[in-house]
Amino acid sequence: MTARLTAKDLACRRGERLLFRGLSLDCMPGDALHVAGANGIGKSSLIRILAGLLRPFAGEIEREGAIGLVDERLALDEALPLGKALAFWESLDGCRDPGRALELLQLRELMDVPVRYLSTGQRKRAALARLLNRGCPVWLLDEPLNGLDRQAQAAFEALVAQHCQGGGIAVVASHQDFALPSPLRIDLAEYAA
Ligand SMILES: Nc1ncnc2c1ncn2[C@@H]1O[C@H](COP(=O)(O)OP(=O)(O)OP(=O)(O)O)[C@@H](O)[C@H]1O
Repeated sequence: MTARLTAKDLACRRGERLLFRGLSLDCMPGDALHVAGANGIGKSSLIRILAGLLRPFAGEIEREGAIGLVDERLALDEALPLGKALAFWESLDGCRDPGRALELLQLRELMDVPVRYLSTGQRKRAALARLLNRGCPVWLLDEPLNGLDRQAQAAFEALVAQHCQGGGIAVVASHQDFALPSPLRIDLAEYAA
């Protein structure tokens, strides 16, 4: 798995406010980075910058390997039953073992439920299933534990550890603790402008 995510001297401005500056990181295969900080400090903004969805006010980013982003938006057809909505992407993503994600995230009994009827935690598990099915080496996760019960949280923490052991990278923005396999951590308060 080829993966690398490097950022040099990033600054982020939203509206009239400079949120953070002077932020650099260098993630190699196997690295798991926790981006921590209070509400509104800029965690989601940093994830979007790293994903290439938001232009940094300053700084440079280099990415190697496909990016898998999970945030509060669920990229599944709300009108379809979950099984069909996931299957649409499984073929496009070239997923070879869609059953694995269903098993690991305990989604099997929800296959016939329309996506729009899923609960918050069920929607999050569906988003994580899509992430697993894509097989991207670089995971960018914005508050991935939100809405998950304790059991699902532990299961997902184990999946992130597995991903990193296999040479992947995970960047996890979370205001809560997240059990990660390596102790890398960025506290955004230290880069506040
Ligand atoms: N498009 C925008 N224009 C102006 N300000 C914005 C915009 N989007 C976000 N902001 C502001 O930027 C700040 C950082 O937002 P961001 O969502 O990155 O924070 P966060 O650390 O992820 O917060 P939370 O933990 O609540 O999710 C907030 O004060 C927010 O109001």
